[in-house]
Order: sequence, then C-alpha cells, then structure tokens
Amino acid sequence: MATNADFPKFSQTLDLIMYQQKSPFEATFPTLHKQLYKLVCKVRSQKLIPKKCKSTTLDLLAHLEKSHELGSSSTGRQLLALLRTSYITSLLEAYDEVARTHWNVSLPEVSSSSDVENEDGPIVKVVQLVKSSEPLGATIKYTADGSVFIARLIAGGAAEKSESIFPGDQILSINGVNVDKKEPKDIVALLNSSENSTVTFKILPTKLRPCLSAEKLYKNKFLRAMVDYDPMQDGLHPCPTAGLSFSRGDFLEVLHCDDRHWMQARCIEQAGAGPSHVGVIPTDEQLSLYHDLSTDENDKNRFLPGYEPICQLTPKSDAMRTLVLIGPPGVGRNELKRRLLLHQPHKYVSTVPHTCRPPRPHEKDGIDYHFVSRPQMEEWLIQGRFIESGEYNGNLYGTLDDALLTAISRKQMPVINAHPVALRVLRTARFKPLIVFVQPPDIGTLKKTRGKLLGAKSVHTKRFSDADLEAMVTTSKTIEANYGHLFDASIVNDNLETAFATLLSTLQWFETMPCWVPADWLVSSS
Ligand SMILES: Nc1ncnc2c1ncn2[C@@H]1O[C@H](COP(=O)(O)OP(=O)(O)OP(=O)(O)O)[C@@H](O)[C@H]1O
Repeated sequence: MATNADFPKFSQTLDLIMYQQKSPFEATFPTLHKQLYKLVCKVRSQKLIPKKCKSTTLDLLAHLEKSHELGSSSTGRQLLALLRTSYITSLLEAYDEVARTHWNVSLPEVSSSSDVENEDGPIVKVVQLVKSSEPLGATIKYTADGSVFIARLIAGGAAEKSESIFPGDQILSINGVNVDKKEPKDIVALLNSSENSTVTFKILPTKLRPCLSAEKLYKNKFLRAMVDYDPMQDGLHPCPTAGLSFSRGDFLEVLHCDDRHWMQARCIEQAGAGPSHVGVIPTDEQLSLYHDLSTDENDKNRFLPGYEPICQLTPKSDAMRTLVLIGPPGVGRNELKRRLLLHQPHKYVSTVPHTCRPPRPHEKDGIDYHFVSRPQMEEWLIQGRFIESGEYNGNLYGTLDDALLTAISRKQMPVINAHPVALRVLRTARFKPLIVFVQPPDIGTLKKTRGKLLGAKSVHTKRFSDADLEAMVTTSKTIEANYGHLFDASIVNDNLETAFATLLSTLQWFETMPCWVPADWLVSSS
C-alpha cells in the first residue's frame, strides 16, 4: 500500500523522466508532454492517491493503466504506451532500485525546519540539514558589526534544495555555537566538525526574498565564454572557492543571476564528461571592468565582451553552411579543400575570386578569376561586399559575399580558406560558418612529413625550410590564442590521409548533430 511518504519518490521519478526526455520528448509529443506534466501536478497535489499499488513506480503505472486515471482518449493511451517503452521502463526500474536502497542515513526526528520564538522577540528559524559529501552550497557575507548572512545559494546545492535557507537570512548559530564575528574558516570548521549526521542552523529569516531569474537578466541562458577566467586570480570575486573557472570557447549554462555583477553557471557537458559543478562567475558587466583595463591589442581581435549568447542549431538537410578552413600558411588547407572538392564535387564547391588585373593567356574568366575593372572592385570595397580582399603588385583581389551566398542558395557548401580576420565578416547568420582550425603537428613530425618532397603524389608539392616549419608552428599558436574560442573543430594535419578522414567525420558530425551557434543566427533567420 502506498503511503504519502512514497510520493516524493514517485514524483522525483517523473521529474527524472521529464528532465531526461525534455527536449526530444516535448518537441516530439507536445500534447503527451502536457498530459505527463498534469500527471506530475496531480501526484504532487496528492489528489491522485493510488490505493491498490505498492510503492514502486512500475506498480503505480500498472495501476494507472487499469484504473483509467488518464482517461481512455487516444492521447491517454499514447502516453501510457510511451511510458511503457523499454527506455522509460528501464529508467523507472533503475529509479525504483535506487529508491528501494537504504542509504544508511538516520534522519533527525525533529522536523527539518521549524519556527521558534526567540527569547528576545523576533521569530528565528531552526533548520536542520542532513550532512552529506556535497558542500552546503551557500556563500556568506558579513556586516560591519560581524553578523553573518547568507550571501547567495549555489543552484542545485544542499542549501537551495532544503528550501529553508535564503539569501539575506542571518545565521545566528551552527550546532548551538554562536557565529557572530567568526572568521569564514571557523564557520567551515564548524560545518565540518559536527559529530552527528546533521547540521543545525539557527537563522533569522530575511524579509526580502530576491527572485531575479537568469532569464530576466540574460535573454539567453546559454553562453559561450570569450575569455579565460579563474576565480582564484580575481581579486574582486566575493567567494573564489565558490567560483567556476572556464576557458575561452567553453559553453556555459546560466542557472541564477542574482545581481548585475555575479551569476551562477556551469560548464555544459563536453565529449562524454558530465556537466561541471555550479559556481559563481562574473556577469558581462563585471568582466568588462577587467577588460576595459586591458591594453592588449589582441583583445580587440577576440570579439569581446566576455560572453556570447548561444543556442543550438539543428542541422537541416536543405540549409547549407559555409566551411571555413583556418590555419597558418602552408599547413595544408588547400590540400584538404582540394580533396574535399574531388570527394563530393556536387556538394562542396570552391568560390572564384575577383581581380582587376588582366587575364593571363591560359586563364579563363569565371573559372580562374572573375576579371573586372578597378572602379568596379573599388565600388564593392566601399560597399563592404568582400569577405576578404587585398592588393598585390598594384592589383586588387577579393572574394565577394555573393560567391558564398549563391552556392548556399544552390544547396551547396562553399569551402574557403580564410584569414582569421575575415571571421569578423563571415561569422554571421548569412553564412553560418562552420569554422575548422587546421593545425600543424609538433615540430618533429612536421619536419618528418614536410621537410622532404612528397614525390609525385601532388602537383602542389612544396618544400619547406626548418625556419618555415618553425614559423608555421608559431603562427598556429598565435591564431589559436586569438581566435580559438571561435573554432567549431580542430584537426591536426600530421598525416594527410588521417587529417582528411577526420575532416570528413567532422563534417558528418555537424551535418547530423545539433551544435552551439551565436543566438542571433536563429533570431535573424526566423
Ligand atoms: N600532412 C601532410 N604531409 C605532407 N605534406 C603535406 C601535408 N599537408 C599538406 N602538405 C603539403 O604542404 C604543402 C602546403 O600545403 P597547402 O598548399 O595545402 O597549404 P595551405 O594551408 O593551403 O597554405 P597556403 O595558404 O600558403 O597555400 C603542399 O605541398 C601540400 O601537398
């Protein structure tokens, strides 16, 4: 027989289903999602009390099936069918197993939170938390007279989950020890030293409950870090140990944004590693304080400010992106591009540049170059229509934006080897570039593979001096330092065959998997 005590377990299980399934589930079955949501609400409000089932969620589902609680509509039947799929059933079984496990924690007999009358008058609250390996998940601050207050709760931490402690609450004592004027290290020691399995706080609750959400301060909850950040190096961080360090190019999920200067975020899961812990990081406004002070010329190339709002782009077979190969001169971008065009000539295409120099005898207009007049080139330059342009031997050269747009409109993927500076123009919704960094291997491998001619394998074969190869490695490092956060993928070109195979699998990945792109790409294309 289910008791009320079993309901948290069941409702957590449903939370789990909704959380795990949310995006595909909600997107594919919006009506079913609504039904499931209603079910969770019903269970939560305990209006739905199954009398005939045991405490396992699978039993509860069996009960729902028999009792027609969900109605006999096709949506209700579909929902049950979905809940019965092997994926969901396994999830429920796993959860039941976890829920059945006895965790060896002896919960206190007193209620976890109770209001008691303080002798001096104001209502104080006693909050008792079960100790676990996870930290309390709260930072503290002091007033001038040494009183200790909760500064912020870390999203998803033990204090927040307790729903009994809030920012602004004053901590009067921990396990009966008065904390007034105690140093942070003494408070940490108090939290850790308690002998029993619980920690008891006496709290003077705040009258103001801050309720700013991430959405209110940040239109977009997901951000790409454009700078490196280490809270331990940040003298202005209110609590460096509760901070989160991240590197340029990391994807962050903002969970809380309590004020204009600090917010809570975690690094989004990357390549199999789970999401990072939640930590306090500076907002854009706070970060700009540090970078305003920067005199580093390279910062200007890094597309500051500190964060770029991002969203997930779901690949569509009829929406082409531009493949941009970035890398130091001589690293092999032309060779990779040449192989790609040969591999699928109908899909991957090259763009023909414009020039105002006269054609050479063997050159064909529209194939080697588009030959146009100098005034025409200058007019396009003024209009900002070139992706890249330059002057060589008194003649202008450039790649027109139309060249890319025409290929994209024909459902082809233009491939260009661009200078990183061109990313400023290219990285927009019009071209939706997929930016692949081609980097050289270590200098030893580079000397082995490029120091000698490749025989008759390629008509483009070049010979490099040791100085050329060393310059290639140095330039590669500079490009990565300045633009690495904008790269979607990196390929090491040690062996041409494997580098090309990696390029193909990278392209396949981006053609089939959702990926993070600047949020305005989707806004401007919708
Ligand atoms: N992995 C490799 N092993 C050996 N040789 C290579 C490799 N990759 C490229 N090469 C050779 O290096 C030379 C330079 O390559 P490529 O022209 O493709 O470089 P690039 O990045 O396009 O440089 P640039 O922009 O200066 O033309 C070519 O002769 C190419 O065949």
